[in-house]
Amino acid sequence: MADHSLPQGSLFLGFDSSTQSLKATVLDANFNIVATEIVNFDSELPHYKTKDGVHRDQSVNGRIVSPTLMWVEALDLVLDRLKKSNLNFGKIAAISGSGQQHGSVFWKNGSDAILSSLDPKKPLLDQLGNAFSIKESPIWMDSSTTEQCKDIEKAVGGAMELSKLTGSRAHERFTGPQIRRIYQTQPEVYSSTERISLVSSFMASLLVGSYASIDHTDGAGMNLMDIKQRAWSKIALEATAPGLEAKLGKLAPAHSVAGPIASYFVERYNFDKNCLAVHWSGDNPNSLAGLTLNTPGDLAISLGTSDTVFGITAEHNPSLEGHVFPNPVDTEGYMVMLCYKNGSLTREDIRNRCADKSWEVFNKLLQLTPPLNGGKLGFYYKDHEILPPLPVGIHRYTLDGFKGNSLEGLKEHEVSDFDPPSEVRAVIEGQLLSMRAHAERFGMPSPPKRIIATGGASANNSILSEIASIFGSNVYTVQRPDSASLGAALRAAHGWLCNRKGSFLPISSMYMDKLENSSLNCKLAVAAGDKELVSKYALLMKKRMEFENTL
Ligand SMILES: O=C(CO)[C@@H](O)[C@H](O)CF
Repeated sequence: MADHSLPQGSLFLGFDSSTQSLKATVLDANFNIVATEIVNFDSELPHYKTKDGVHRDQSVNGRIVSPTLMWVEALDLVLDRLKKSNLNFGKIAAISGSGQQHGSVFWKNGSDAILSSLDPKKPLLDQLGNAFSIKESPIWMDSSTTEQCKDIEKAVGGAMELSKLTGSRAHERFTGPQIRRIYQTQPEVYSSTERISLVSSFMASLLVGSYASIDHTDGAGMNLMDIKQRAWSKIALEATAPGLEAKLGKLAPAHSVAGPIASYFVERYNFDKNCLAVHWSGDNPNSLAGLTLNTPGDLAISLGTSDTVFGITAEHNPSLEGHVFPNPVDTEGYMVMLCYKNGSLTREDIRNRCADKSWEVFNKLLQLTPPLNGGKLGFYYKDHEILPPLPVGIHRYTLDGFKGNSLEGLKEHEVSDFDPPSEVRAVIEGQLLSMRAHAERFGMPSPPKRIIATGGASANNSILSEIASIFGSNVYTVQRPDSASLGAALRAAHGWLCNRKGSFLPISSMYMDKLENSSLNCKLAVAAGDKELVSKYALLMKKRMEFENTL
């Protein structure tokens, strides 16, 4: 039997560079968490003046960006904190990471020379201040590229053709439309850029001291990669901007090694010079790895700054909704995903407005209001929504006398507000009903065999109970809500093993015998809701979709 074991005593470091923070998780060879760190951008790097990790550019409709150097400084800070925690960097056999998907970094001409000659006596921040042709990176919350989406879809033969080719129709947040917008509106930036990275490959580039490849999985979030060939699509590249392939560099499988860690980190933090940097990938793909999602009937729900629903599948079935990415830990399979922009920030707004800015009060109100909310349905779009693609706005409807038995003969009204307790329930039920409806329409398992919840709000048992009632499935959680950095550490170990073996190794063969007693173990949090209630929610879901189609 091939040796799938990891050297005892070795450590694996995973990062998650997300919208609001940079997190780190260190796993030992038995996949137990031995160290974690976090830098919250707003509170710990206040000089960048971000709110929720971003800058909303009021001068351009829908433009949302993040300071690139903030991510650099956060990496300095997290590594310094891990050093102060006496983490033995010399034991770290491999590193990998997770980056918010679709975000882009524009490296100025000549920056590869800066990257390859970093001075270990200085922080990264002091040396990269002049490395980027734009100081603020477009990120996944941006919705300013509708025209560019139309251009790219038109050039390839339409939305469905683009979905067949790349795994998704064009989306405003996807990197291809973002690059096209910069090419069109800031041509001098585009011409002075020698490399365009995703957030994932950007952070990997820092670790290897040269431009790291974009991986096949995160690369599928760009509307630029042929998902079957796992290669750049010439027609999509040409529809985006001239000479783009040279600026993107080569793609690579997510499990492959980007390179040995750069000497900068060996000398500054005493990493072992043989420590391997495994390609980074997107945050949701890393969560899929961290949740050890390997059964097609399972569904993950991630409740974070974005809310996502994702699972695995053997085939790529093109659709106009949702996204298909190559599975980062299975070279044959795919990941399917739905994404919502109005996640935790929208829930926080309603907590602040209706529940005294307190989650305790929020949960109380959720518990005190009846399932089905007396037929009250709300759509809460603090930001331009991705699914469905709808502008900022709030819409509320009542179904008079709805008890869940029938929709016949009910009077429905659009109203201007709900009482605070009903508003709290409406924002939770509304998002979950939408997830169930779009997941079923996207061909995801219905009902799911298991739901594994992750992300900040997965620590809220009141919300988990609503998931169980609306989907009719048992809801599981993992030890910690930040499954993306956990998944990145797991992928670091996986990449290390594949590298030693010299070929791909199914990730499950690495952890199957250790799962039970490791930090990867999923535990039942809430049992499935009662079947009658699940079918009543199906009626309310049907009505919600009818209203959604009128917005
Ligand atoms: O746009 C998304 C996925 O398509 C979001 O989940 C981002 O990855 C969040 F960082």
